Order: sequence, then C-alpha cells, then structure tokens
Amino acid sequence: MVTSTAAAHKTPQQQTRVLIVGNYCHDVLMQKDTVKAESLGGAASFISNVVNGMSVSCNLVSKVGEDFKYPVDFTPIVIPTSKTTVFHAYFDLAIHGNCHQDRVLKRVSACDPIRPSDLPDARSKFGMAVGVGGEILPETLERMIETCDAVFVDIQALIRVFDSVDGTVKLVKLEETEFYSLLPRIEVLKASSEEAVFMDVEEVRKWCCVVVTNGKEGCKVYWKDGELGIPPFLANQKDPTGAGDSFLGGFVAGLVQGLAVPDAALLGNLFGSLTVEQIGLPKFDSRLLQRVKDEVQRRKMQFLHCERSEYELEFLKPDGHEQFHASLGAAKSTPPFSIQARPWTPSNSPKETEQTPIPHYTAQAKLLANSVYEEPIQTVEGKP
Ligand SMILES: Nc1ncnc2c1ncn2[C@@H]1O[C@H](COP(=O)(O)OP(=O)(O)O)[C@@H](O)[C@H]1O
Ligand SMILES: O=P([O-])([O-])O[C@@H]1[C@@H](O)[C@H](O)[C@@H](O)[C@H](O)[C@@H]1O
Repeated sequence: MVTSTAAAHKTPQQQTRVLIVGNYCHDVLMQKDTVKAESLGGAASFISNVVNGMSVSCNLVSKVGEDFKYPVDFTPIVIPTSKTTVFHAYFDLAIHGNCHQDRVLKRVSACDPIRPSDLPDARSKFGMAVGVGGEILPETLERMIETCDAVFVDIQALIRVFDSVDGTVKLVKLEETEFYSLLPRIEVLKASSEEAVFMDVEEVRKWCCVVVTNGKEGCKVYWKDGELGIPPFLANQKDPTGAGDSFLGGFVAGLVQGLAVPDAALLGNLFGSLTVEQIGLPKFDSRLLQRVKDEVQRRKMQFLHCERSEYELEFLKPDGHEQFHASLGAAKSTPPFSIQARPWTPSNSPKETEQTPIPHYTAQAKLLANSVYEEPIQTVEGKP
C-alpha cells in the first residue's frame, strides 16, 4: 500500500505522474468472418487517450514491430525482428445477459515482452501495468512496484494465455500465475466481471483494492473493510472494445487529481460509457472534456479543507457523490456532445444521417460498418 514514506525519493514535480506500460496493438473487429473495422488498440492506447484528454501528464512504454501503422502520441520501441501485436475480435457470440461474453479474442501475432530494462529509471507516481498480449513479465511488474508510488494492474495483463494453434485468448486462475505473490505490493487490481471469476475476490481484497467493472451496470469497488457499487452512465453501445481500459484511464486520472475512490470510479464509468459509443479508439469532443475537467475541479474545491495525504486512497463515499454523478451525466448528455439524445427530425432522417459523419469518430479507426453489432442503433441503452 502507498504511504507517504513510499514517495520519499522525489518531489512530485520531479515525478512523471502516470507511467503506462503495455503494448500498442492492431485491432481487427470481425463479424461473421468479415472485417467490420480496423483500429489502433491495446489498453495502453485507450488509457493514454483518456489520461491525455484529462490533461494529466503521462509517459508510456510500449513495443511494436516495423509494421506498426498508426500515428500515436508516445513513440513506441520498434523491434525490427518482431511484428506488432494483432488481435482479432469476433462478435458472433450473442450477449448473454450479465455473462458479458460479447466477443472472442484471438491474438494473431505478439510483439516482444516489455522487460525491466525497458522501463525508465525515474520514479513515477502511478504505474499502470496494462498488457494485453502477455507482454508484462513478473519481473517487469516487480520493477514497476519498485519505481512507482502506486501500481494499478489490469488483471488481463496477468491471467491471459493464448492457444498455441489459433491464438484464442483463454483465462487462467490468478492464484496459478507467477504474479500472485506480488498482489500485496500493488494498490489496485481491475477486472471485468468475466475476468473476476478467475480470482478469489474475498482473498485478494485483503491485500489490495479490487475494482470489478460490469458493463452497463457500472462497477463495484472492494477494499479490506468495505465495498461500494458505483452507478453507470447511459450509453448507446456500438463497440465494447476498450471500455475497461478507458474506465481505468478515467479512474486513475481522477485519483491523480485527488478525487476519492468512489468519485474517481465515477469518472472511470463515464469514460467507459463514452468509449462503447464509438468504434475503435474513441475521440472525445474537446468541449465535453472541458466540461468534465471543470466538474472535477469543482469537486476538488469542495474538499480543499480535508486533511488527507496525497498518497492515501480515500474509500468512503464523500458527501455530494450523487450530485457529482448527475453533473458528469449532464456534461455527457448536453448537446452537441450526445449522439443518443438527438431527436428524429426530417433533417436527420436515417438516409441523411448515414451521410453525416458523427463528430466523435476517430481518424485512427477505419470503419467498415456503422456498428460492430448488426442491430439497429438504439436511442437509450444501459439505463441504470
Ligand atoms: N453499455 C454500457 N453502458 C454504459 N456504460 C458502459 C457500458 N459498457 C461498459 N460501460 C462502462 O465501462 C466500464 C467497463 O466496461 P466493461 O464492459 O465492464 O469492461 P471490459 O471492456 O473490460 O469488458 C463499465 O464499468 C461501465 O462503467
Ligand atoms: O476491451 P478491453 O478489455 O477493455 O481491452 C481490449 C483488450 O482486451 C484487447 O486485447 C485489445 O486488443 C483491445 O484493443 C483492448 O485493449
């Protein structure tokens, strides 16, 4: 756990605020063996997109091959002898209620692992171990623990294994991995509800905070002495890819700026909900981001009087949490940011809408269809 002494080596000004570690990848979204969209992927890309969007300084360590084809904010390490990690996501499986098995992932190529020597020597305040294709090694996580004041881990970096024939992603029990003994030294472990069944939450929460995300239901935070459900935001889901990553980006961006855990988790839910509304890596409207930043500032001002160490997580729900949820929800749904709230009028009839680019779409995703799901786009989904 982070204590004020753990941060003793450098002043906050000398530290990188957030160090993101995980490979960029190429994502190919498939349906019925047809390519529906291609996009920049990898948890690192979704997380840096959110953290940058929230104007939090960060650094990123990632490896790619010479075939890497997207422009990115942080130059990756190019490995001439290796190919960029590629995932094919198959959306042929139906969504089964809360089971949340909405895709089958195949890793069709894998770039080199990230080794301790690839990490910067300088200390960071928050380290994020967010591999997708098995690139985080136990010794890499250990090095992050040594050089970061607090380490946040996505369980997908720890429990994924890959079929030796076709690369299908399978999950193994956390306790069977070499990472298990490191859990008491990390701050937060994030898992989706699908992944959470591969750990004993009751055991792990004794060592670190556990956050379980649950799609349109929002998320739940577990710590040693308590647990709390955090409500979601309405979303018109088109592609679930990256929701968990963006959640983690928003959560950490909130914590870095001094929010209590429940409020930071709301920020995570907000960015998760914004991400599912777009295909591939989302592009956030700058006016929406400004409103969200303003709400975060306002929230911080309410707690200026609280005596709290910069390095302690505050788990209890602060007064005004529901109001903060409402304010973020209002920021999200205020036109022109919302694409779900647009009423049908003759001027945006389906035919014309098809020809009108929706402003959120990213230049880094090549779209071959309107939605990953071949369902009509619904106006209200994910109602809490
Ligand atoms: N359909 C949705 N409606 C609203 N919010 C969503 C939706 N899907 C995901 N989210 C938000 O994104 C977060 C992460 O999504 P989830 O699907 O649980 O993760 P993963 O992408 O890892 O499977 C959720 O906790 C929620 O806040
Ligand atoms: O959807 P999500 O679980 O948050 O995260 C996704 C990973 O599971 C996937 O391996 C990767 O290819 C995507 O780009 C994205 O990072």
